[in-house]
Amino acid sequence: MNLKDKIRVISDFPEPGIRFKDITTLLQDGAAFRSAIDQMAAFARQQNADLIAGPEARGFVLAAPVAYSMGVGFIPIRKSGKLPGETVSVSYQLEYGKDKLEIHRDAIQPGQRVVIADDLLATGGTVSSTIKLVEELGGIVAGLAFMIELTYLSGREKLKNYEVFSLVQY
Ligand SMILES: O=P(O)(O)OC[C@H]1O[C@H](OP(=O)(O)OP(=O)(O)O)[C@H](O)[C@@H]1O
Ligand SMILES: Nc1ncnc2[nH]cnc12
Repeated sequence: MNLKDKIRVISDFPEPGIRFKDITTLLQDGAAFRSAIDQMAAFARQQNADLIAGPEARGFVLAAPVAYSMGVGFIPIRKSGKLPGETVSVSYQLEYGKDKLEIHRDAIQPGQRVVIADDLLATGGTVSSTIKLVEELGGIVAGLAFMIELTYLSGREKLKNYEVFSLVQY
Protein backbone atom coordinates (compact mmCIF):
# COMPACT_ATOMS: atom_id res chain seq x y z
CA MET A 1 0.00 0.00 0.00
CA ASN A 2 1.33 3.45 -0.93
CA LEU A 3 0.49 5.64 2.07
CA LYS A 4 1.73 8.82 0.36
CA ASP A 5 -1.11 8.50 -2.18
CA LYS A 6 -3.59 8.70 0.71
CA ILE A 7 -2.24 12.00 2.08
CA ARG A 8 -3.76 15.21 0.68
CA VAL A 9 -1.56 18.28 0.24
CA ILE A 10 -3.31 21.65 0.63
CA SER A 11 -1.46 24.83 -0.38
CA ASP A 12 -1.46 28.00 1.72
CA PHE A 13 -2.95 26.46 4.88
CA PRO A 14 -2.96 27.62 7.65
CA GLU A 15 -1.06 30.55 6.13
CA PRO A 16 0.47 31.56 2.73
CA GLY A 17 3.50 29.48 1.72
CA ILE A 18 2.73 26.40 3.83
CA ARG A 19 1.97 23.17 1.96
CA PHE A 20 -0.17 21.44 4.55
CA LYS A 21 -0.02 17.62 4.66
CA ASP A 22 -3.59 16.61 5.47
CA ILE A 23 -3.72 13.12 7.03
CA THR A 24 -7.53 13.03 7.36
CA THR A 25 -7.75 11.43 3.91
CA LEU A 26 -5.44 8.62 5.09
CA LEU A 27 -7.27 8.18 8.41
CA GLN A 28 -10.63 7.74 6.70
CA ASP A 29 -9.23 4.75 4.76
CA GLY A 30 -9.37 1.82 7.21
CA ALA A 31 -6.69 -0.27 5.50
CA ALA A 32 -4.28 2.67 5.21
CA PHE A 33 -4.84 3.71 8.85
CA ARG A 34 -4.24 0.15 10.04
CA SER A 35 -1.13 -0.22 7.89
CA ALA A 36 0.35 3.03 9.27
CA ILE A 37 -0.36 2.03 12.89
CA ASP A 38 1.00 -1.50 12.37
CA GLN A 39 4.26 -0.16 10.94
CA MET A 40 4.71 2.43 13.70
CA ALA A 41 3.93 -0.22 16.34
CA ALA A 42 6.48 -2.61 14.78
CA PHE A 43 9.12 0.12 15.17
CA ALA A 44 8.08 0.84 18.79
CA ARG A 45 8.20 -2.90 19.59
CA GLN A 46 11.72 -3.11 18.14
CA GLN A 47 12.75 -0.24 20.42
CA ASN A 48 11.31 -2.12 23.45
CA ALA A 49 9.01 0.73 24.41
CA ASP A 50 7.31 0.59 27.83
CA LEU A 51 5.17 3.62 26.99
CA ILE A 52 4.07 5.64 23.94
CA ALA A 53 3.85 9.42 24.30
CA GLY A 54 1.97 11.56 21.78
CA PRO A 55 1.55 15.35 21.47
CA GLU A 56 -1.91 16.85 21.09
CA ALA A 57 -3.86 16.76 18.84
CA ARG A 58 -2.82 14.80 15.77
CA GLY A 59 -0.23 12.88 17.78
CA PHE A 60 -3.04 11.39 19.88
CA VAL A 61 -4.65 9.88 16.78
CA LEU A 62 -1.52 7.81 16.11
CA ALA A 63 0.17 7.33 19.48
CA ALA A 64 -2.89 5.95 21.27
CA PRO A 65 -3.59 3.13 18.76
CA VAL A 66 0.13 2.27 18.65
CA ALA A 67 0.09 1.91 22.47
CA TYR A 68 -3.15 -0.12 22.34
CA SER A 69 -1.75 -2.42 19.68
CA MET A 70 1.35 -3.09 21.84
CA GLY A 71 -0.55 -3.36 25.12
CA VAL A 72 1.51 -0.57 26.71
CA GLY A 73 0.44 2.74 28.24
CA PHE A 74 -0.22 6.00 26.39
CA ILE A 75 1.03 9.35 27.74
CA PRO A 76 -0.75 12.49 26.48
CA ILE A 77 1.46 15.55 25.88
CA ARG A 78 -0.92 18.49 25.97
CA LYS A 79 -0.99 22.17 25.10
CA SER A 80 -0.94 24.62 27.99
CA GLY A 81 -3.60 24.46 30.72
CA LYS A 82 -5.32 21.21 29.71
CA LEU A 83 -3.84 18.66 32.12
CA PRO A 84 -5.51 18.64 35.55
CA GLY A 85 -2.67 17.26 37.70
CA GLU A 86 0.78 18.66 38.54
CA THR A 87 2.65 19.32 35.29
CA VAL A 88 6.08 20.03 33.82
CA SER A 89 6.02 22.40 30.80
CA VAL A 90 8.20 23.69 27.95
CA SER A 91 7.69 26.45 25.31
CA TYR A 92 8.43 25.80 21.63
CA GLN A 93 8.31 27.27 18.10
CA LEU A 94 6.39 25.70 15.17
CA GLU A 95 6.70 25.86 11.34
CA TYR A 96 3.83 28.30 11.92
CA GLY A 97 3.18 29.87 15.35
CA LYS A 98 4.36 29.16 18.89
CA ASP A 99 3.01 27.15 21.81
CA LYS A 100 3.64 25.45 25.16
CA LEU A 101 3.51 21.70 25.90
CA GLU A 102 2.90 19.95 29.21
CA ILE A 103 3.12 16.47 30.73
CA HIS A 104 1.86 15.15 34.06
CA ARG A 105 4.77 15.00 36.51
CA ASP A 106 3.89 11.41 37.52
CA ALA A 107 3.34 10.11 33.95
CA ILE A 108 6.71 8.34 33.61
CA GLN A 109 8.86 6.43 36.11
CA PRO A 110 12.66 6.98 35.85
CA GLY A 111 14.20 4.43 33.48
CA GLN A 112 11.02 3.67 31.53
CA ARG A 113 11.56 3.46 27.77
CA VAL A 114 9.34 5.89 25.88
CA VAL A 115 8.67 6.04 22.14
CA ILE A 116 7.24 9.39 20.99
CA ALA A 117 4.74 9.12 18.13
CA ASP A 118 3.32 11.99 16.06
CA ASP A 119 1.79 12.48 12.63
CA LEU A 120 4.50 14.73 11.25
CA LEU A 121 8.10 15.88 11.72
CA ALA A 122 8.55 19.44 10.39
CA THR A 123 11.09 21.69 12.16
CA GLY A 124 11.37 19.21 15.03
CA GLY A 125 10.23 21.80 17.60
CA THR A 126 7.32 19.76 18.92
CA VAL A 127 9.25 16.51 19.24
CA SER A 128 12.30 18.25 20.78
CA SER A 129 10.02 19.76 23.43
CA THR A 130 8.39 16.38 24.02
CA ILE A 131 11.86 14.80 24.40
CA LYS A 132 12.72 17.45 27.02
CA LEU A 133 9.57 16.65 28.99
CA VAL A 134 10.15 12.88 28.90
CA GLU A 135 13.82 13.24 29.90
CA GLU A 136 13.01 15.71 32.67
CA LEU A 137 10.91 12.96 34.27
CA GLY A 138 13.79 10.48 33.95
CA GLY A 139 12.33 8.59 30.97
CA ILE A 140 14.60 7.14 28.26
CA VAL A 141 13.58 8.26 24.76
CA ALA A 142 13.79 4.92 22.96
CA GLY A 143 12.69 6.23 19.55
CA LEU A 144 10.67 8.76 17.55
CA ALA A 145 7.99 7.54 15.12
CA PHE A 146 6.29 9.75 12.53
CA MET A 147 3.83 9.10 9.76
CA ILE A 148 5.32 12.00 7.72
CA GLU A 149 8.76 13.61 7.59
CA LEU A 150 9.28 16.99 5.83
CA THR A 151 12.93 16.44 4.93
CA TYR A 152 13.22 20.00 3.48
CA LEU A 153 12.87 21.40 7.04
CA SER A 154 15.76 19.22 8.33
CA GLY A 155 14.06 18.37 11.64
CA ARG A 156 16.07 15.13 11.76
CA GLU A 157 19.30 17.13 12.21
CA LYS A 158 18.09 18.25 15.66
CA LEU A 159 17.48 14.60 16.58
CA LYS A 160 20.90 13.05 15.90
CA ASN A 161 21.05 11.31 19.28
CA TYR A 162 17.75 9.49 18.71
CA GLU A 163 16.37 6.71 16.55
CA VAL A 164 14.01 8.38 14.02
CA PHE A 165 11.45 6.39 12.01
CA SER A 166 9.12 7.84 9.36
CA LEU A 167 6.71 6.20 6.92
CA VAL A 168 6.39 8.89 4.21
CA GLN A 169 8.89 11.58 3.23
CA TYR A 170 8.45 14.87 1.31
O1 LIG B 1 8.14 19.60 13.82
P1 LIG B 1 7.29 20.79 14.14
O2 LIG B 1 7.73 22.03 13.41
O3 LIG B 1 7.17 21.04 15.60
O4 LIG B 1 5.83 20.53 13.56
C1 LIG B 1 5.15 19.32 13.69
C2 LIG B 1 3.98 19.43 14.61
O5 LIG B 1 3.02 20.37 14.07
C3 LIG B 1 1.73 19.78 14.03
O6 LIG B 1 1.00 19.99 15.20
P2 LIG B 1 0.27 21.35 15.56
O7 LIG B 1 1.06 22.06 16.61
O8 LIG B 1 -0.07 22.11 14.31
O9 LIG B 1 -1.03 20.90 16.35
P3 LIG B 1 -2.28 19.93 16.10
O10 LIG B 1 -1.76 18.52 16.16
O11 LIG B 1 -3.13 20.26 17.28
O12 LIG B 1 -2.90 20.26 14.77
C4 LIG B 1 2.03 18.29 13.89
O13 LIG B 1 0.94 17.50 14.31
C5 LIG B 1 3.25 18.09 14.73
O14 LIG B 1 2.96 17.86 16.09
N1 LIG C 1 3.37 21.44 6.49
C1 LIG C 1 2.67 20.89 7.49
N2 LIG C 1 1.60 20.12 7.20
C2 LIG C 1 0.89 19.55 8.21
N3 LIG C 1 1.17 19.70 9.50
C3 LIG C 1 2.24 20.46 9.82
N4 LIG C 1 2.79 20.78 11.01
C4 LIG C 1 3.85 21.57 10.80
N5 LIG C 1 4.02 21.78 9.48
C5 LIG C 1 3.03 21.08 8.84
